[in-house]
Amino acid sequence: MAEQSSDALGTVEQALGALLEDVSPLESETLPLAQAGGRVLAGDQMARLDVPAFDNSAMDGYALRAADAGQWLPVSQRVAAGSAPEPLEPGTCARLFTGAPVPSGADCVVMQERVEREGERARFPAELTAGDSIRRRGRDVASGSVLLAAGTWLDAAALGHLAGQGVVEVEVRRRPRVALLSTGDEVIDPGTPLGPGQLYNTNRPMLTRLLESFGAEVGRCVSVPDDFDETRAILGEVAFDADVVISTGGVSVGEEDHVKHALESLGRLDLWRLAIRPGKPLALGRLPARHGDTRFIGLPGNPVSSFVGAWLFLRPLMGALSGCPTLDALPAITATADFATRTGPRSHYMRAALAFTPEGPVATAFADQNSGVLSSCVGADVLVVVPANTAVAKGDAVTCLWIKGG
Ligand SMILES: Nc1nc2c(c(=O)[nH]1)N[C@H]1C(S)=C(S)[C@@H](COP(=O)(O)OP(=O)(O)OC[C@H]3O[C@@H](n4cnc5c(N)ncnc54)[C@H](O)[C@@H]3O)O[C@H]1N2
Ligand code: MOO
Repeated sequence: MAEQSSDALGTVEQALGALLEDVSPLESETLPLAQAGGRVLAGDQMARLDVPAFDNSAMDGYALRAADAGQWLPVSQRVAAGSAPEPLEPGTCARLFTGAPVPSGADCVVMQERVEREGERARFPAELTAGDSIRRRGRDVASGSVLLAAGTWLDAAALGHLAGQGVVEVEVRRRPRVALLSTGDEVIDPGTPLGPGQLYNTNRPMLTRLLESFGAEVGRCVSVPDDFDETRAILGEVAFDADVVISTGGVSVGEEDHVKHALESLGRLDLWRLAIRPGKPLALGRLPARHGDTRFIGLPGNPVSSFVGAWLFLRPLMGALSGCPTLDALPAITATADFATRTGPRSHYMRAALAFTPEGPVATAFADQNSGVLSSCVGADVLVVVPANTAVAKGDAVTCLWIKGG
């Protein structure tokens, strides 16, 4: 792990190094396929069937030999999807439908719109090629091949692919169990009218949704008062059977910010404060738990800082715990900036909309980039990464990290 000096601000790379050090994927469990969406495959899934399992027609039409192009041919059989055809008699054609098995002896299919039909005979176009409109056995999947590799996120298409093999149950990683703490006496739950100086807890539903979209299960949500002893007691208690403890707020330098000190007194602080905006006072460490250490991430309380921190740090951590490499790094896109800005000593992760224009992607940063302005995250497509001490002019190329889908 890279060292951080006592007063220097850490980098995103240092934070990821500290966070992901020694992480191994959680154990696996078996689930019915219908419940496996959004889970991560624990091992390679081998194909046991060819898909398709037989040569079949891509069209409603007729099967014949390409050598009989341009002929009138008698219709010698009718093959519906789900039936077994007879071998095709020479000099004849078979009426068949999309998905129906192609009779042996036929080497092409012609869609019915190109065929002239008269009673029990049909005439075919003069130009036909063997293989036309036939979906060959094993074209999609060859039995014995790796259908889906270990670590595959089971999205809609992957579930369909598994079902195509007749899979009923699948071995997936257990979801990372997260305890989510909200610090701050002023932060209350929706459902009660606001008192003076109070505000509603926006971080909790936002982070719960993001964590779920990263494959985690938010087991416990606890509100933590601004009190050192209570903060320490709650941290110790929730860490016991969580894979990850996440808190928001209370990590800055005020005397009401108890999280960092509670972490230090109970476990270990690995890194505190990053040279990023938003999200500077991030704290990373470990807490003692039932099975060794639990990872701790203290996100800053400002909602935008929590939101950005979740994409930069919680996502790769959930990926590492569930053995899913596609969650490691956010997809990067180069776009043209539709704005100008200048950074100081911290790199800036600006929330922006991305438009795909004929001239290429264009990033429009939301007007108010303050870390308390959550409207700058609503509908954001990307985080534009502006490195420290950099000027961006309108029209410059900028690197954008894709954050849709939370
Ligand atoms: N003297 C200094 N003050 C601050 C510094 C600094 O370096 N020196 N850093 C600033 C930065 S940058 C940030 S970011 C914040 C983060 O502070 P904390 O993580 O300690 O967060 P809090 O003070 O508890 O809260 C900040 C802000 O966010 C609101 N909040 C907190 N939790 C929630 C929640 N669950 N839902 C909605 N809003 C929440 C809270 O009410 C505050 O307004 O510190 C700066 N200060
Ligand atoms: O680092 Mo703070 O998150 O900018 O407001």
